[in-house]
Amino acid sequence: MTEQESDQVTARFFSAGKNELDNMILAAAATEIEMLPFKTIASRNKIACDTIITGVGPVAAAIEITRWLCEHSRPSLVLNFGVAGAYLGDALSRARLLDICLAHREWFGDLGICTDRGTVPLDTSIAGEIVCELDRGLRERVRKILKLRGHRFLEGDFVTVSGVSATNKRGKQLQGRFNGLCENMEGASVARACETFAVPVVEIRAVSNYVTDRDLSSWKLAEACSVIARVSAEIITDLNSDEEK
Ligand SMILES: O=C(O)c1cccc(C(=O)CC[C@H]2O[C@@H](n3cnc4c(=O)[nH]cnc43)[C@H](O)[C@@H]2O)c1
Repeated sequence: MTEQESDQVTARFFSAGKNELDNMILAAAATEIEMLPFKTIASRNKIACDTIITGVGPVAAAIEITRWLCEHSRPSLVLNFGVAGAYLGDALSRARLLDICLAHREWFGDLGICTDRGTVPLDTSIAGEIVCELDRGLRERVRKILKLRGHRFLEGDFVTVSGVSATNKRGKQLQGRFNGLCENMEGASVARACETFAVPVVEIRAVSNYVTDRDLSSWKLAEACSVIARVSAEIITDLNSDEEK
């Protein structure tokens, strides 16, 4: 990037949020396998939205969503969708395979000091806040859409990790510490970047696996990608038609 291009990106970063609304929804997913089924439905149904594949993990997601927001007109909102691992919390309230989950907050779950008993947070004066609030008003709109469409879904806090938790012990630690519903690897970064640009964000995921001792044979990755693609397309359709009214 030339110095001039870099200055343009910086200028864009600081001006975003003032007068660059183009009312297009940005649909974000971490991987091609999550985005592809969504794009198929979106093109078949002529659903207007922008899309971004952020890449896997909090660093890739933070960089790519920030890059996108610097280089494009400001979206009306970001729908961050994908798959997730469900924590085995209380048997009655836990999410099950292919369940839809709607995020209240996102936690940077493994940012801190790693001990045998789990990760302990650094002082906020050193590391900043590890929790990101997601937009309440937007969540309420999505909740209504899911109900009107007849979907069963769960709501709660999501946890973002750099490494997939592959033991029951680790899952229990994270679930207990954050009262987490499920974990993923990008949500908190997308939420933090959107907060910086004053863009509302909502996050929904379908459960592809349980967070327990690793057993890839029990994962339902492709099915979860299909479920969340279909539901995300419905949400964007309804949000777009709300905007037209
Ligand atoms: O471990 C493997 O071999 C493997 C094969 C296919 C996919 C994966 C993933 O870990 C997908 C990570 C991707 O999906 C989200 N995700 C889904 N389940 C979890 C989880 O239990 N813990 C953390 N992230 C999960 C995540 O957002 C990634 O983008 C692995």
